Amino acid sequence: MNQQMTMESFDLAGVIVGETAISDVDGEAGRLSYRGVDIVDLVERPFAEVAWLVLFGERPDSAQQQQLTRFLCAHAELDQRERALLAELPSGLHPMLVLQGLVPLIELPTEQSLGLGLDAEHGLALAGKLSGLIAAYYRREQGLEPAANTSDTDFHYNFLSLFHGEAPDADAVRMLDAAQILQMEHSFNAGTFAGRVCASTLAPIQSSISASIGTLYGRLHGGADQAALEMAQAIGHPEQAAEYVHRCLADKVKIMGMGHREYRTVDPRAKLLKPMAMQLCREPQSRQLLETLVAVEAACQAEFAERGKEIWANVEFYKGAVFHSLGIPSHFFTAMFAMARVYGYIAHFLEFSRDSRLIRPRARYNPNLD
Ligand SMILES: CC(=O)SCCNC(=O)CCNC(=O)[C@H](O)C(C)(C)COP(=O)(O)OP(=O)(O)OC[C@H]1O[C@@H](n2cnc3c(N)ncnc32)[C@H](O)[C@@H]1OP(=O)(O)O
Ligand SMILES: O=C([O-])CC(=O)C(=O)O
Repeated sequence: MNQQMTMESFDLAGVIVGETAISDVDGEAGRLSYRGVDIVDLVERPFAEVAWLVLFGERPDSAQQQQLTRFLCAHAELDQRERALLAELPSGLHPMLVLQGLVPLIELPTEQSLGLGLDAEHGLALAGKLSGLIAAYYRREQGLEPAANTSDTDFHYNFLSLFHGEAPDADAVRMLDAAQILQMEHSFNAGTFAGRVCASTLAPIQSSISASIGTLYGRLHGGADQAALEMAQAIGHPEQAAEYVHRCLADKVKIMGMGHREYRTVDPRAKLLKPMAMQLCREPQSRQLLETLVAVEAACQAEFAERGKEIWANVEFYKGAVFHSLGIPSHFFTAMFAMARVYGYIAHFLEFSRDSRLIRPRARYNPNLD
């Protein structure tokens, strides 16, 4: 019996299941780097530069950045067939189910146009398309037709105008760039690992991204962003936070957006997102929401300290306050996460496909579980 089997680590906590050069999560130090560069040094860089770095492991020149942005914007626009697919969907479907379901149905280019390889270009065509699908699905909820592209030089400017149907201000675009950079990649998280398992069967990149998106949806993973903000809305006021947290912990209910499998200190992304939220949440309703989150974090840490333990906010905790102030409704938060994380998914597909073997672990048969 090998060492991993004797550990009985059925959740794979701490088990090394592969290698990657794409990112490094240093859970003890609370440090995250993409391709060796600390996210602190990437968060204010142009979005296309960071996406390229994550994908290909090198900094692009300005022509490459422009090419990538033009490609993403071009693929954001929905053709007639894609609009018809969206129109056929039952109303009320969660945006994450829409994305997971539609990604395999998108018709992809048959030839490369950027010279990046067909898999990479298929992935990037889907990355662009996710932005168009999210915006068009949001508008469909309001009985509106999809809006037309407004830019081929700024991907998030184009996205926000597709989403809201009006030109965004420069601050909103800058904040969205930063939030999406922070969510772009995170090593062997559950969604990425699911995509790697899928890729290991030699399924195409569309299947792999769809599997990742399905895995990201859950509340213990990406879906915690929606759940954390809705928790703050349900609590209503900072003064009610301590009582809420106390009750949850007594009932063994998890506080959404708190805790992490890898980080033993504050998640470096939460550290950057909190001041962004502070800066953005100025009007009274979003300020109160943010102050409620701050009070939940403090109450949760105080309760854990009483038990001699520590807990920290993760990326999901303050991100919702940022998105809320950008006018994104909470049920679209996880879809926005997928729109950022897709670059990580593509990078892992490309890295893994270079030298892949079928991922197939083993279960011990136990008839007494029934
Ligand atoms: C993008 C991302 O995926 S970031 C993560 C997003 N998910 C969330 O925010 C959901 C809330 N958090 C959690 O459920 C957990 O912290 C996880 C799933 C993220 C990590 O979980 P694990 O590594 O499995 O830690 P585990 O659940 O074993 O927690 C260890 C202890 O801390 C407690 N704990 C951990 N997180 C929380 C929380 N958010 N609220 C209350 N208690 C918590 C557990 O109950 C457990 O207590 P115990 O030792 O008394 O049983
Ligand atoms: O790495 C994880 O387990 C979850 C996470 O923070 C992410 O996917 O960004």
